[in-house]
Amino acid sequence: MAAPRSLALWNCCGRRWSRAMRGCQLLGLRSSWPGAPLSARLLSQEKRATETHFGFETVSEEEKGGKVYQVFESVAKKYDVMNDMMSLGIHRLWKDLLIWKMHPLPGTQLLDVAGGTGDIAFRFLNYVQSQHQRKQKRQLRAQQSLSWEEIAKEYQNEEDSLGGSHVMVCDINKEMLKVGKQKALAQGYRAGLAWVLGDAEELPFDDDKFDIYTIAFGIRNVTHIDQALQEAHRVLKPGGRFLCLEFSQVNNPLISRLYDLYSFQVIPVLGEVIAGDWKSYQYLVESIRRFPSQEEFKEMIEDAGFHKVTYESLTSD
Ligand SMILES: COc1cc(O)cc(C/C=C(\C)CC/C=C(\C)CC/C=C(\C)CC/C=C(\C)CC/C=C(\C)CC/C=C(\C)CC/C=C(\C)CC/C=C(\C)CC/C=C(\C)CCC=C(C)C)c1O
Ligand SMILES: C[S@@+](CC[C@H](N)C(=O)[O-])C[C@H]1O[C@@H](n2cnc3c(N)ncnc32)[C@H](O)[C@@H]1O
Repeated sequence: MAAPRSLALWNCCGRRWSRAMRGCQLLGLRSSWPGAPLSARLLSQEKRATETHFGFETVSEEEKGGKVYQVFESVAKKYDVMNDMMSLGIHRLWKDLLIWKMHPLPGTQLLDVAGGTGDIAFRFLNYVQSQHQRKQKRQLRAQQSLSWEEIAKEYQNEEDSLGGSHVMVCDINKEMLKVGKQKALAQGYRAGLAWVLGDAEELPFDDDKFDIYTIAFGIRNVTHIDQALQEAHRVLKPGGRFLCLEFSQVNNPLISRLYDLYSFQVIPVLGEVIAGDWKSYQYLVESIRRFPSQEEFKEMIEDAGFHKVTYESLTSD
């Protein structure tokens, strides 16, 4: 079994010139055993190129997307409650931390990929709104001669209350987006928010469009992670930032043992009891173990053309 996993946050910047390097990475092909007959070599190369994993299961690349789709279609309605139960609410703090690290400036255009039920988007909107209100208050205090009507007008326009910031939630799963949109409606999020059905590997956006790209607990589910990273680089403006929240490696042996116990003995049981879905939660813990280590993933991000790549382990070293 692969090493147990912890939680980490990767943070980096994109630069236009590095796109050329990204193309070279795509050409890299691992050669097969040199002594094998040509047909066997071709066959093994073909197999390597089309096989991947879905948790601990080996599946074809064509199959994987469909299987991942079924998982999130099945868990969508119980997704939020499951996260609170499994993490005892801690996932909320991890997501808050992502926004604090992002520290968006007024006017930020954010793309949240694999955005699911909107947790990152809603936090972003809360953050930019409170930043904008603080700024407005400071300005109003500086112009104390304004009338009450003038002050009220300053707060009236919903779009203005975000200082021009905007978030686009993009996810491949209709059911996850449906739950997200219902939540947005119920919680009163309207301005500065849009929902788009799309694949991280083939984003439906022009080049150089966004200031920040986030992906929280999403990249682990993507079939070609390198392709998704290249897409992130393509849609970011030069100097734009990529932030990723994902489970990664635990190095402390004691914590790693507890982590394994909790993952394999508790999470699928919770999945069955709360969501009536053992298999999807078995996939969750298996996919976590399949995900590259912090250093390996950092290299993959660099290969996609990003620079100044850093990461932080949030639960243990
Ligand atoms: C289908 O795919 C998915 C479905 C989803 O619903 C979500 C996702 C994506 C994931 C998220 C959005 C994040 C939220 C989900 C999780 C945190 C679940 C994943 C959990 C693990 C990989 C296990 C590791 C746990 C942590 C990193 C810490 C967070 C969890 C807790 C603090 C809860 C721990 C609970 C207790 C200590 C009390 C309950 C204890 C028992 C019932 C007895 C069993 C206890 C143990 C065997 C020891 C527990 C000790 C630990 C868990 C050690 C914690 C380790 C560290 C803090 C490093 C998705 O893709
Ligand atoms: C664990 S959820 C994360 C949702 C949200 N970011 C959060 O933090 O709660 C993973 C999401 O990734 C989405 N996903 C999986 N593969 C994807 C892909 N290729 N492109 C876009 N979204 C994808 C799933 O539909 C699901 O909504």
